[in-house]
Amino acid sequence: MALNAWRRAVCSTRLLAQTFDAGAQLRAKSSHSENTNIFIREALKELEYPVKLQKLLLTPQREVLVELVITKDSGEIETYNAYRVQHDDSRGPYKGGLRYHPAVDLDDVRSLASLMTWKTAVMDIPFGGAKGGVTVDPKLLSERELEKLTRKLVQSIKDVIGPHEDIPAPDMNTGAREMAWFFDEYSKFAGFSPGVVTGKPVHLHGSYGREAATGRGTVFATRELLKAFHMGGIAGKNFVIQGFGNVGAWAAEILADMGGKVLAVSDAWGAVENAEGLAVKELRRHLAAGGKLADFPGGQAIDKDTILAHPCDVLIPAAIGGVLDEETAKDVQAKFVVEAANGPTTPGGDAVLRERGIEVLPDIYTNGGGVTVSFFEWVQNLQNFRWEEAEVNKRLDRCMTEAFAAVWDIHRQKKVPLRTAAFVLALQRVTRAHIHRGFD
Ligand SMILES: NC(=O)C1=CN([C@@H]2O[C@H](COP(=O)(O)OP(=O)(O)OC[C@H]3O[C@@H](n4cnc5c(N)ncnc54)[C@H](OP(=O)(O)O)[C@@H]3O)[C@@H](O)[C@H]2O)C=CC1
Ligand SMILES: O=C(O)CCC(=O)C(=O)O
Repeated sequence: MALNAWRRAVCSTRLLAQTFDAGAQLRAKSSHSENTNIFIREALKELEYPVKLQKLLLTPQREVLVELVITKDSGEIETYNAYRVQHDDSRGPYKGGLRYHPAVDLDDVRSLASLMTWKTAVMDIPFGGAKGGVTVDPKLLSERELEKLTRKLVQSIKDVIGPHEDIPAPDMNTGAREMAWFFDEYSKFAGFSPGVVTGKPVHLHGSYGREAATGRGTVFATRELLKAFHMGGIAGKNFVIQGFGNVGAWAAEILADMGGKVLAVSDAWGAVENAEGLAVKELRRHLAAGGKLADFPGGQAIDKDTILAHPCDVLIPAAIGGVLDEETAKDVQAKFVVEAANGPTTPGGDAVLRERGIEVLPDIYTNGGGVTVSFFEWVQNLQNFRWEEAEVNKRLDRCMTEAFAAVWDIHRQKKVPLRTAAFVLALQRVTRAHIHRGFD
């Protein structure tokens, strides 16, 4: 069914060029999901879709809220709120990570689930978008308590997930360990099901290359961006990274391996700089041995709150959402912002960066390497087969390069920012899937 047929079928042409903004009207204050919708609506202006179609694209298909109860090591009973939001499955099973964070709420998860829909579409992998979250500070729980919590989560949402329905993965404060518990618990109910979750340990049906994939994909994305702006390669460029967890640390290590200078990095507790470039592998060894960023002997401690204003060629936010707002964006001293984190820039921050001529490579493309290698892991699980790491990385490189070219084409043709171009591409792909599948 062509778009015109959709128009005839469900919508009066009078409504065509309006932009659906019921969420904005309902919500008095700004929220992560509303911020995401502002970006989507900006792209929708380029597409002139019917209002009802816009509503369908913006609205999550299912939101699950559960309460997880565990007995703590102390014998006390504790409860935690957990969420799984399934935004869109028109292009394939729902897909998206699982975040453990004290500040996570339904609105965050709603926003992150929507971003997953557009990310899988930009990367052109056959998945939809979902996200999960548990409101918990995992640093306050023992390993045994975390395992109980993860198993309780599986018990609570097992009926809405599955290898062909919804496939979780790691996000902030979750990794291979949690994914192994998840796979084990789900398999108790459904039988052996490695494809129910990705990001598993390599020795337990995980894929080579998944752990580093988001960071590696961010580096490939940065390489393509620099090339498109005729700025040469990674070698010799200066980078600053906020967040030194899975994504930030792998991006830093791969950038340094390629000759980039990582001038400064931060985490939730501190930051460290070295004007000659940090020895990233040494820094990671220092942290693995229990050290802090601030006491790394190969650099000088700096105030973590200055990290986004640190001068560099490329600033890479790789931690939480909403850090680049109207105020902090004014202080950025970088030529490019490469969004490895999900939703690091607010619409207000985006406008400031745009005015200041700072180019932003958006999250729904930049950090798509993680879900792309999750797709490779899922395919390997379904086939009971394993690819070599070199094969995984080569395929990831190709996907990142092709997706960049597709976004860049729209950026040039429509003369829109890269973020809008990425959303236009994703909206077109998701809409095409909906129309081909039909609505009855
Ligand atoms: N893991 C993945 O495959 C993917 C992750 N992403 C996104 O990348 C981002 C990072 O995820 P990931 O690396 O997996 O998460 P991790 O939990 O591994 O690491 C998060 C990092 O951010 C730091 N951090 C947390 N809060 C702050 C803060 N307020 N200021 C500065 N740093 C902070 C943490 O510090 P500390 O350790 O001190 O708490 C840690 O260094 C998230 O936005 C996530 O959604 C996107 C795609 C895939
Ligand atoms: O690997 C995945 O399936 C999803 C990772 C994720 O949560 C993300 O890309 O934000």
